[in-house]
Amino acid sequence: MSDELKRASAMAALEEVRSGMRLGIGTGSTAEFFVRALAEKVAGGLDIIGVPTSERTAALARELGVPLTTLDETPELDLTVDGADELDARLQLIKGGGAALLREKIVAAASRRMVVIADDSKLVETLGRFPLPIEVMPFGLEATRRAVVKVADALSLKGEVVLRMAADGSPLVTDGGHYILDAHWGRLPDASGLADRLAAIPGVVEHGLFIGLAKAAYVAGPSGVRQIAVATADETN
Ligand SMILES: O=C[C@H](O)[C@H](O)[C@H](O)COP(=O)(O)O
Repeated sequence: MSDELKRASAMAALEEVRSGMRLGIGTGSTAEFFVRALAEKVAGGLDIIGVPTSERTAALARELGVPLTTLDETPELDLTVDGADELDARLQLIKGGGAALLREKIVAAASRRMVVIADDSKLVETLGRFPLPIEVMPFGLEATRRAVVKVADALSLKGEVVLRMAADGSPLVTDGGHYILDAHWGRLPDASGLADRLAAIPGVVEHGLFIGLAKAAYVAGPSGVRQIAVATADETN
């Protein structure tokens, strides 16, 4: 069921893609359905270029014939389509389950619009059931981990902060050459405040809280795909 839902959400987001667009192309199993469907449209004549958010997505896009560019060549994007590990009704996200959060956030921030694709298992009332990925420098790892724990203590967040390991038993190394700490804190009542505090820690490169970046989400469930949108500031005046 889940693959069908992931595919349905990806197809809904694909409806937003027009020839001439400069795209940010997400990472993960849901984004993979988007890349494959996008490649079929490209084969049918859709004229787009894309910035991949990971080496994994870049390899898949190249294999499928999706034209790629870089943020240096194309620093302003029209639309980024990406998955999420969790999203709430305000479209605050947890991302990084696949260790791609840093490039994903850079690409999303360079995009006029970012939309999320997900099955409805990702939709939560309050973020935090999914452990929060935090990308950190290998240099000073234990000092950084303790600084992260100190922030958690200050916010009364309890739970392990664990170094993510690769299959071979060594620390997982991201595309950017960094490590990932996974914070098992449970419910995060103040995601925005936590994001600010984590960002202030010198050894933290980036964290998986995406606040104010997503403009819409296509969430697929048994009764179909629904779009969740957040009003932009000018729309609320
Ligand atoms: O680091 C990986 C990304 O943040 C993914 O978008 C996220 O983990 C969701 O992946 P999936 O669609 O496979 O659940």
